Amino acid sequence: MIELKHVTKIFKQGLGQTQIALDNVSFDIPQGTIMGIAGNSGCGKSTLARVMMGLIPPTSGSVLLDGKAVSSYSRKERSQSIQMIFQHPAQSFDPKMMFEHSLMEALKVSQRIDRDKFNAAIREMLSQVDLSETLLHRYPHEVSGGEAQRMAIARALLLKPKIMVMDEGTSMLDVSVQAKLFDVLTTAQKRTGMTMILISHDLEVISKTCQTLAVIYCGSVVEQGTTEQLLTRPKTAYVKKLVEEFAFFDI
Ligand SMILES: Nc1ncnc2c1ncn2[C@@H]1O[C@H](COP(=O)(O)OP(=O)(O)OP(=O)(O)O)[C@@H](O)[C@H]1O
Repeated sequence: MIELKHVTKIFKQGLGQTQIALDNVSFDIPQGTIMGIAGNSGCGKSTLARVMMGLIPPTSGSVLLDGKAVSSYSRKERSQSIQMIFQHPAQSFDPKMMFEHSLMEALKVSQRIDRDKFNAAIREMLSQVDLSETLLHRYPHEVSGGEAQRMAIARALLLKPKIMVMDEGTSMLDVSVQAKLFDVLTTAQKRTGMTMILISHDLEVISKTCQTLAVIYCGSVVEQGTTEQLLTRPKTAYVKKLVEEFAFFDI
Protein backbone atom coordinates (compact mmCIF):
# COMPACT_ATOMS: atom_id res chain seq x y z
CA MET A 1 0.00 0.00 0.00
CA ILE A 2 2.85 2.40 0.74
CA GLU A 3 5.82 1.97 -1.58
CA LEU A 4 9.06 3.89 -1.34
CA LYS A 5 11.27 3.55 -4.37
CA HIS A 6 14.88 4.75 -4.18
CA VAL A 7 13.99 7.80 -2.11
CA THR A 8 16.83 10.28 -1.58
CA LYS A 9 16.47 13.61 0.19
CA ILE A 10 19.27 16.14 0.15
CA PHE A 11 18.87 19.38 2.09
CA LYS A 12 20.74 22.47 0.96
CA GLN A 13 22.24 24.22 3.95
CA GLY A 14 24.02 27.53 4.33
CA LEU A 15 27.45 28.22 2.77
CA GLY A 16 26.74 25.87 -0.14
CA GLN A 17 26.75 22.79 2.09
CA THR A 18 24.38 19.87 1.67
CA GLN A 19 23.06 17.19 3.99
CA ILE A 20 21.99 13.77 2.70
CA ALA A 21 19.08 13.05 5.04
CA LEU A 22 17.82 9.98 3.12
CA ASP A 23 19.97 7.89 0.84
CA ASN A 24 18.25 5.55 -1.63
CA VAL A 25 15.57 4.24 0.73
CA SER A 26 13.22 1.57 -0.66
CA PHE A 27 10.59 -0.49 1.12
CA ASP A 28 6.91 -1.48 1.01
CA ILE A 29 4.45 -1.31 3.89
CA PRO A 30 1.49 -3.63 3.33
CA GLN A 31 -1.97 -2.30 4.21
CA GLY A 32 -3.17 -2.95 7.74
CA THR A 33 0.26 -3.56 9.25
CA ILE A 34 2.19 -1.63 11.90
CA MET A 35 5.76 -0.79 10.97
CA GLY A 36 8.37 0.68 13.27
CA ILE A 37 11.15 2.99 12.14
CA ALA A 38 14.05 3.24 14.54
CA GLY A 39 17.48 4.85 14.59
CA ASN A 40 19.49 7.41 16.44
CA SER A 41 18.88 11.14 16.52
CA GLY A 42 19.53 12.81 13.18
CA CYS A 43 19.50 9.57 11.12
CA GLY A 44 16.58 10.77 8.96
CA LYS A 45 13.44 9.38 10.63
CA SER A 46 11.38 12.58 10.61
CA THR A 47 12.50 13.40 7.09
CA LEU A 48 11.32 9.96 6.02
CA ALA A 49 7.94 10.56 7.65
CA ARG A 50 7.54 13.97 6.00
CA VAL A 51 8.51 12.60 2.58
CA MET A 52 6.09 9.67 3.00
CA MET A 53 3.27 12.08 3.81
CA GLY A 54 4.05 14.26 0.81
CA LEU A 55 4.84 17.24 3.05
CA ILE A 56 8.25 17.62 1.42
CA PRO A 57 9.29 16.27 -1.99
CA PRO A 58 12.14 13.77 -2.28
CA THR A 59 15.19 14.97 -4.23
CA SER A 60 14.89 11.76 -6.24
CA GLY A 61 12.83 8.57 -6.08
CA SER A 62 9.12 8.23 -5.43
CA VAL A 63 6.50 7.49 -2.80
CA LEU A 64 3.34 5.69 -3.92
CA LEU A 65 0.14 5.36 -1.89
CA ASP A 66 -2.18 2.73 -3.34
CA GLY A 67 -0.12 2.85 -6.51
CA LYS A 68 -0.48 6.64 -6.94
CA ALA A 69 2.34 9.15 -6.37
CA VAL A 70 1.79 10.96 -3.06
CA SER A 71 2.89 14.17 -4.80
CA SER A 72 -0.24 14.01 -6.97
CA TYR A 73 -2.64 13.91 -3.98
CA SER A 74 -4.46 17.16 -3.19
CA ARG A 75 -4.22 18.49 0.36
CA LYS A 76 -7.73 17.25 1.06
CA GLU A 77 -7.05 13.77 -0.37
CA ARG A 78 -3.87 13.60 1.71
CA SER A 79 -5.60 14.52 4.93
CA GLN A 80 -8.32 11.93 4.23
CA SER A 81 -5.71 9.26 3.70
CA ILE A 82 -2.90 10.10 6.11
CA GLN A 83 -2.75 11.59 9.57
CA MET A 84 0.46 12.35 11.38
CA ILE A 85 1.15 12.84 15.07
CA PHE A 86 4.19 15.04 15.47
CA GLN A 87 6.76 15.08 18.22
CA HIS A 88 5.46 18.45 19.50
CA PRO A 89 1.73 18.14 18.85
CA ALA A 90 0.71 21.49 20.37
CA GLN A 91 2.35 23.03 17.29
CA SER A 92 0.00 21.11 14.99
CA PHE A 93 -3.02 22.96 16.44
CA ASP A 94 -3.87 26.55 15.56
CA PRO A 95 -2.85 28.52 18.69
CA LYS A 96 -5.83 30.87 18.27
CA MET A 97 -8.46 28.12 18.20
CA MET A 98 -10.01 26.17 21.05
CA PHE A 99 -9.60 22.45 20.56
CA GLU A 100 -13.28 22.00 19.76
CA HIS A 101 -12.97 24.45 16.87
CA SER A 102 -9.77 22.79 15.62
CA LEU A 103 -11.44 19.39 15.58
CA MET A 104 -14.44 20.82 13.70
CA GLU A 105 -12.13 22.38 11.10
CA ALA A 106 -10.32 19.09 10.59
CA LEU A 107 -13.61 17.28 10.09
CA LYS A 108 -14.74 19.88 7.56
CA VAL A 109 -11.68 19.12 5.43
CA SER A 110 -12.08 15.40 5.85
CA GLN A 111 -15.90 15.01 5.72
CA ARG A 112 -15.42 11.43 6.75
CA ILE A 113 -18.01 11.40 9.49
CA ASP A 114 -21.49 12.75 9.61
CA ARG A 115 -21.39 16.10 11.43
CA ASP A 116 -24.52 15.26 13.43
CA LYS A 117 -22.64 12.39 14.94
CA PHE A 118 -19.63 14.56 15.70
CA ASN A 119 -20.47 15.41 19.29
CA ALA A 120 -21.05 11.81 20.29
CA ALA A 121 -17.99 10.62 18.40
CA ILE A 122 -15.71 13.21 19.96
CA ARG A 123 -16.87 12.50 23.49
CA GLU A 124 -16.35 8.79 22.95
CA MET A 125 -12.88 9.41 21.53
CA LEU A 126 -11.87 11.74 24.36
CA SER A 127 -12.86 9.13 26.91
CA GLN A 128 -10.79 6.53 25.03
CA VAL A 129 -7.68 8.71 25.26
CA ASP A 130 -8.55 9.59 28.85
CA LEU A 131 -9.17 13.32 28.36
CA SER A 132 -11.87 15.40 29.98
CA GLU A 133 -14.43 17.09 27.70
CA THR A 134 -13.65 20.39 29.42
CA LEU A 135 -10.39 20.48 27.44
CA LEU A 136 -12.41 21.11 24.29
CA HIS A 137 -12.88 24.68 25.48
CA ARG A 138 -9.21 25.35 26.01
CA TYR A 139 -6.48 26.70 23.71
CA PRO A 140 -3.30 24.71 22.92
CA HIS A 141 -1.22 26.82 25.34
CA GLU A 142 -3.63 25.94 28.16
CA VAL A 143 -2.89 22.19 28.26
CA SER A 144 0.15 20.08 29.10
CA GLY A 145 2.33 18.53 26.39
CA GLY A 146 0.89 15.09 27.15
CA GLU A 147 -2.69 16.37 26.94
CA ALA A 148 -1.96 18.02 23.59
CA GLN A 149 -0.47 14.74 22.40
CA ARG A 150 -3.61 12.82 23.38
CA MET A 151 -5.80 15.50 21.75
CA ALA A 152 -3.76 15.11 18.54
CA ILE A 153 -4.23 11.33 18.65
CA ALA A 154 -7.99 11.78 19.26
CA ARG A 155 -8.23 14.18 16.31
CA ALA A 156 -6.31 11.83 14.04
CA LEU A 157 -8.42 8.79 14.98
CA LEU A 158 -11.67 10.73 14.51
CA LEU A 159 -10.69 11.35 10.92
CA LYS A 160 -10.43 7.59 10.31
CA PRO A 161 -7.28 7.78 8.20
CA LYS A 162 -6.02 4.87 6.11
CA ILE A 163 -2.50 5.59 7.32
CA MET A 164 -1.34 6.98 10.65
CA VAL A 165 2.25 8.14 11.09
CA MET A 166 3.44 8.77 14.64
CA ASP A 167 6.73 10.60 14.97
CA GLU A 168 7.72 9.99 18.60
CA GLY A 169 3.99 10.53 19.06
CA THR A 170 3.76 9.40 22.66
CA SER A 171 7.15 10.58 23.90
CA MET A 172 5.70 13.14 26.31
CA LEU A 173 3.52 10.66 28.11
CA ASP A 174 4.33 8.65 31.20
CA VAL A 175 4.60 4.89 30.85
CA SER A 176 1.09 3.99 32.05
CA VAL A 177 -0.67 6.58 29.85
CA GLN A 178 1.56 5.50 26.95
CA ALA A 179 0.55 1.86 27.42
CA LYS A 180 -3.14 2.78 27.51
CA LEU A 181 -2.84 4.85 24.34
CA PHE A 182 -1.08 2.06 22.50
CA ASP A 183 -4.01 -0.16 23.45
CA VAL A 184 -6.42 2.42 21.98
CA LEU A 185 -4.30 2.72 18.85
CA THR A 186 -3.82 -0.99 18.25
CA THR A 187 -7.53 -1.64 18.85
CA ALA A 188 -8.41 1.12 16.35
CA GLN A 189 -5.85 -0.30 13.94
CA LYS A 190 -7.37 -3.78 14.12
CA ARG A 191 -10.92 -2.44 13.82
CA THR A 192 -10.28 -0.16 10.85
CA GLY A 193 -7.41 -1.96 9.14
CA MET A 194 -5.41 1.28 8.99
CA THR A 195 -1.68 1.11 8.37
CA MET A 196 0.47 2.53 11.16
CA ILE A 197 4.03 3.77 11.05
CA LEU A 198 5.65 4.31 14.39
CA ILE A 199 8.83 6.32 14.50
CA SER A 200 10.60 5.93 17.79
CA HIS A 201 13.90 5.77 19.62
CA ASP A 202 12.24 3.36 21.99
CA LEU A 203 12.76 -0.26 20.97
CA GLU A 204 10.60 -1.42 23.85
CA VAL A 205 7.57 0.47 22.46
CA ILE A 206 8.38 -0.85 18.97
CA SER A 207 8.77 -4.44 20.17
CA LYS A 208 5.32 -4.34 21.79
CA THR A 209 3.51 -2.65 18.92
CA CYS A 210 5.11 -3.20 15.51
CA GLN A 211 5.05 -6.29 13.32
CA THR A 212 7.85 -5.07 11.08
CA LEU A 213 10.78 -2.75 11.63
CA ALA A 214 13.25 -0.75 9.56
CA VAL A 215 16.39 0.56 11.24
CA ILE A 216 17.96 3.65 9.73
CA TYR A 217 21.56 4.76 10.05
CA CYS A 218 22.82 7.97 8.43
CA GLY A 219 19.88 8.14 6.03
CA SER A 220 20.06 4.51 4.86
CA VAL A 221 18.02 1.49 5.89
CA VAL A 222 20.58 -0.85 7.43
CA GLU A 223 18.18 -3.67 8.28
CA GLN A 224 14.51 -4.40 7.85
CA GLY A 225 12.27 -7.38 8.49
CA THR A 226 9.97 -8.64 11.19
CA THR A 227 10.48 -6.92 14.53
CA GLU A 228 11.05 -10.28 16.20
CA GLN A 229 13.76 -11.16 13.68
CA LEU A 230 15.62 -7.85 14.00
CA LEU A 231 15.47 -7.69 17.77
CA THR A 232 16.39 -11.30 18.45
CA ARG A 233 18.69 -12.07 15.48
CA PRO A 234 20.16 -8.77 14.27
CA LYS A 235 22.60 -9.17 11.38
CA THR A 236 24.52 -5.89 11.39
CA ALA A 237 26.84 -4.54 14.05
CA TYR A 238 24.76 -1.35 14.25
CA VAL A 239 21.46 -3.09 15.02
CA LYS A 240 23.22 -5.46 17.44
CA LYS A 241 24.49 -2.42 19.32
CA LEU A 242 21.05 -0.79 19.37
CA VAL A 243 19.50 -3.98 20.69
CA GLU A 244 22.22 -4.42 23.32
CA GLU A 245 21.33 -0.98 24.67
CA PHE A 246 17.95 -2.50 25.47
CA ALA A 247 19.36 -5.18 27.70
CA PHE A 248 16.05 -6.99 28.18
CA PHE A 249 16.44 -8.77 24.85
CA ASP A 250 18.29 -12.09 24.67
CA ILE A 251 20.50 -12.17 21.63
N1 LIG B 1 15.03 21.52 6.67
C1 LIG B 1 16.27 21.04 6.83
N2 LIG B 1 17.33 21.69 6.28
C2 LIG B 1 18.57 21.21 6.41
N3 LIG B 1 18.90 20.06 7.04
C3 LIG B 1 17.88 19.36 7.60
C4 LIG B 1 16.53 19.82 7.53
N4 LIG B 1 15.74 18.92 8.18
C5 LIG B 1 16.56 17.96 8.64
N5 LIG B 1 17.85 18.22 8.30
C6 LIG B 1 19.02 17.38 8.59
O1 LIG B 1 18.75 16.08 8.05
C7 LIG B 1 19.19 15.06 8.94
C8 LIG B 1 18.03 14.16 9.34
O2 LIG B 1 17.12 14.91 10.17
P1 LIG B 1 15.80 14.26 10.77
O3 LIG B 1 15.05 15.34 11.47
O4 LIG B 1 15.10 13.52 9.71
O5 LIG B 1 16.41 13.23 11.83
P2 LIG B 1 15.68 12.33 12.96
O6 LIG B 1 16.20 10.95 12.81
O7 LIG B 1 14.21 12.51 12.87
O8 LIG B 1 16.22 13.01 14.29
P3 LIG B 1 15.57 13.11 15.77
O9 LIG B 1 15.38 11.69 16.25
O10 LIG B 1 16.61 13.86 16.54
O11 LIG B 1 14.26 13.85 15.64
C9 LIG B 1 19.83 15.79 10.13
O12 LIG B 1 21.23 15.84 9.91
C10 LIG B 1 19.22 17.18 10.07
O13 LIG B 1 20.12 18.15 10.60
